[in-house]
Amino acid sequence: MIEQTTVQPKVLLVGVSEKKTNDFEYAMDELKSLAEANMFFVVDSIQQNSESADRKTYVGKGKLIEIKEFCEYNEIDSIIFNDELTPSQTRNIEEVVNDVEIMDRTRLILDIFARRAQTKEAKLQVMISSLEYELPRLGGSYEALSRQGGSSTLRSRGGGETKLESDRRVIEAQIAKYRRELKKLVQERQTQRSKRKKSNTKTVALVGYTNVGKSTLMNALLEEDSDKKVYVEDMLFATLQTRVRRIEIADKKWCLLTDTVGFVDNLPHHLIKAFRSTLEEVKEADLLLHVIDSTSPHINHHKRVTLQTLQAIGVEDTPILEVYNKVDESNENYDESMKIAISAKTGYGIERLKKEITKLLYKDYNDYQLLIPYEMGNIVHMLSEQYETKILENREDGILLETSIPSTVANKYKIYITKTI
Ligand SMILES: Nc1nc2c(ncn2[C@@H]2O[C@H](COP(=O)(O)OP(=O)(O)OP(=O)(O)O)[C@@H](O)[C@H]2O)c(=O)[nH]1
Ligand SMILES: [Mg+2]
Repeated sequence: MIEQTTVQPKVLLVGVSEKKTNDFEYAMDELKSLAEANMFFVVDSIQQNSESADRKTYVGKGKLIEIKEFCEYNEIDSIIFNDELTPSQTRNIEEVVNDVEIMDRTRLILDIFARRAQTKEAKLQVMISSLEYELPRLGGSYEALSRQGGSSTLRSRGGGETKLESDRRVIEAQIAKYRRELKKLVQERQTQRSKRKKSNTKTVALVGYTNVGKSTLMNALLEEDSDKKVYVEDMLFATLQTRVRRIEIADKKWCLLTDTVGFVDNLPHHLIKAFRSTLEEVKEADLLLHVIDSTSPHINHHKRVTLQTLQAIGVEDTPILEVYNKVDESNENYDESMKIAISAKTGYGIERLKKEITKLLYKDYNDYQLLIPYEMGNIVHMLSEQYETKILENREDGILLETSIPSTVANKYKIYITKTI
C-alpha cells in the first residue's frame, strides 16, 4: 500500500461497464495508473454494471448518491470518471455531488500532458487541446480552465448568456493565437525535415504503448553517447516531446532515431489532433519500431491501440518492425516466435536489432568491387567518407576497393564496377 503524502489530492475512480470483462478491469487499473501519474492519491474505485452509461448522470441516480456519501465520508477532492463525460453529464453530476471536482479520463490525460510538457511546441499543443476540451463545457466548472492558465475572468461561476459568450470569445481568440504560434514552430520543423529528405537521411521512429521502454531503447541504441540520452521514468507519459538523435547502426550507416509520446487507450482525440505535427516524424519515417512490453498481460490490447493510433495519425504503409522489450523479466510471455526480443535495460538483443534495422533501411544497398583510376581519387575519398568501404589493393591501373552503396550511387559509378558481391 502506498502511503498518501500530505500534498496529494484524494481521488475516487468511477467506471461503468456492461459486463465485468477483463478489458474493463484493465481500463480501471490503467485509470489508476494515470491518476497516480498525475500525483493523485487513489482512495478507491466504484464501478457500476449497466447496459450503458446513463445519458444524464453517467451512473444511475442511486449510485450517484452512494458516490456523494463516499466522497463526504472520505473527504475526496476529485472524482475521475473512466470515460469522457458530456458537458451536461458533468453539470448534472456537479449538482448532486458538490464541493468535489469532477474530472473524466480525457481531462486527466490532458492534465498529465500539461504537467509533463516541456518544449514550447508540446506546451502549445496541450494548451490548445485543453481549451478545445473546455470550450463546450463553459458554464460548468471553470476550475480546470484556470489551472490551464486561462484568464482569471473565467473563474467566476454563473453569469448570464453574454458573459458566457464573451468567455467563449476569449477562449477562441486564445486558441487562435496558440495555433498561430504553433504553426510557426511546425514550419521550422518541416524545413528541418525537408532538408533531411534532400540529404536522403534514413529515419526510424519508436512507437508503442506508454511505458513499454521506448526511451530506454533509444538510450541503448545511443550507447556511449551519454550526452544525447533521453529521459526515462517508470510512469505513464514520461516522454511528451519528440526527440531526434543520429545514430550509427552499422559501419558508416546512419539513421535518425525519433522517440515519441507513448500511446494509450482513449487518447483524447483533441490530443491526437494537436500532436499530429509532432507525430509527423512518425508519419514520414522510413521504418517504425513498434516497441512491445513482453512482460505485460495486455500485449494484444497494447498492439491494437498502437496500430489504431498510427492509423488515426495517417500512417499507412510504413514498414513496422515489432520489438519485444523487457525479456529480462518475461519468462512466460517470451517465446521464440517473437521476431526481435530485446532488453533495452541489459542490452540483450540490441546488436541483432541493429542488424535488422540496417537490413530493412538499407535494402537498396549492395556490396560492389570497384576499380577506380588514381586520377579519380576524389571518388575513393567520397566513398570512404560516406559508405562502408574497404581498400583491397593499390594496383597499377587504380585502387581496388569493396564498398556498400545504394543502387543510385552504383549506377553513377557503374563504369568502375568490376564485381557485384
Ligand atoms: N526490466 C526491464 N525494464 C525496462 C526495460 N526497458 C525499459 N524498462 C523500464 O520501463 C519503464 C519505462 O521505460 P521508458 O523508456 O520511460 O518507457 P517509454 O516507452 O519511453 O514510456 P513513455 O515515454 O512514458 O511512453 C522504466 O522504468 C524502465 O526502466 C527492459 O528491457 N527491462
Ligand atoms: Mg519515453
